Amino acid sequence: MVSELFDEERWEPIEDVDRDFRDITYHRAVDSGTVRIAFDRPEVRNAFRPGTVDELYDALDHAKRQTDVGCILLTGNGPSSKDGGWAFCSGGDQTIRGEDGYQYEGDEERASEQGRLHILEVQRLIRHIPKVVVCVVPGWAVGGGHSLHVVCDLTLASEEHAKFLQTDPDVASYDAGFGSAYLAKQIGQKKAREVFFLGKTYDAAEAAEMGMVNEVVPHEELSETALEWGERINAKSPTAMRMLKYAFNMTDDGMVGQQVFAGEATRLGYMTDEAQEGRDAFVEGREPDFDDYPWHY
Ligand SMILES: CC(C)(COP(=O)(O)OP(=O)(O)OC[C@H]1O[C@@H](n2cnc3c(N)ncnc32)[C@H](O)[C@@H]1OP(=O)(O)O)[C@@H](O)C(=O)NCCC(=O)NCCSC(=O)CCC(=O)c1ccccc1C(=O)O
Repeated sequence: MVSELFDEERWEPIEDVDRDFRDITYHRAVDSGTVRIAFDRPEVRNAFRPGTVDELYDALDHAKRQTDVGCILLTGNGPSSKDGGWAFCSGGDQTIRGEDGYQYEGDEERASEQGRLHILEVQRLIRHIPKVVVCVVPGWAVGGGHSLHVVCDLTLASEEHAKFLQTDPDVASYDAGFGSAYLAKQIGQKKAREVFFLGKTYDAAEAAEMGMVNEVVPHEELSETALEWGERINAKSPTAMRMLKYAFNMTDDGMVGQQVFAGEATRLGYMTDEAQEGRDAFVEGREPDFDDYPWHY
């Protein structure tokens, strides 16, 4: 069983990925352009180790390149067979944290590598991926797991089991990027400081009230609702959705935000006859003739 909330008939495993997954599962909806990527370490509340982060990055990167996929659901499998507890993700696995980051334990070939903090690379991929990423929270979202939910485009939470908690300063960690500063953009400075400085636990209703969760649904309806969101998203114009995501990002992302948005504007420009005339003229060794193309106003 993938997860108690996983309906085998609605999903198929993705076959054309060039690797095996140990710490995540990766599926595609049978009837829509939605993929589901799930942490699969429920016994440790879906804490991530370096290998988990590599797998997550690779699955997201694969999803990014699927031109018929518009929505990515990021979630956690469960419940834990040990105690029945549910989690989206409890952040970095503290048992393998070394002096310079998280260590590749249990992987002889990589054990000598430096410690990693590359969950931040995953955050940036989620931020820039030209699709809508929905965080589906069936239980705890804690530490680096909380930061992941913050950086996703939308968050859907289980009414009964979702819990939101920032423990970063308890374990002397600090996500000083999206996890904190971007959170403040979502819920306001006072609340974001409360999340980190007081370390309270919030249930799904409180998190929705604060503005960091979009919708709360009964636990049993979580997967079905997530699939419905995927269908709504996939019914929309891919170009419009991509440009909107980058427009929302741009005001907070500085020159990188401008670069990402501008790159997509360039792609749209390349698609015009006018741009193709510029290319053709160079390739054919002649002066370009732009007379047919107006100076739009
Ligand atoms: C998540 C809890 C609140 C859940 O509590 P509870 O339901 O009572 O369950 P427990 O009995 O505590 O846990 C069950 C079981 O899971 C193990 N476990 C839970 N979380 C972790 C974890 N993070 N690492 C390792 N193991 C974990 C727990 O030990 C139990 O095991 P047993 O063998 O059954 O006893 C609670 O568990 C909790 O508070 N967990 C710790 C949360 C935490 O502090 N996470 C780390 C925060 S720091 C971080 O995530 C850094 C991430 C990062 O890489 C980063 C780097 C640089 C900049 C930014 C970041 C970033 O934050 O993203």
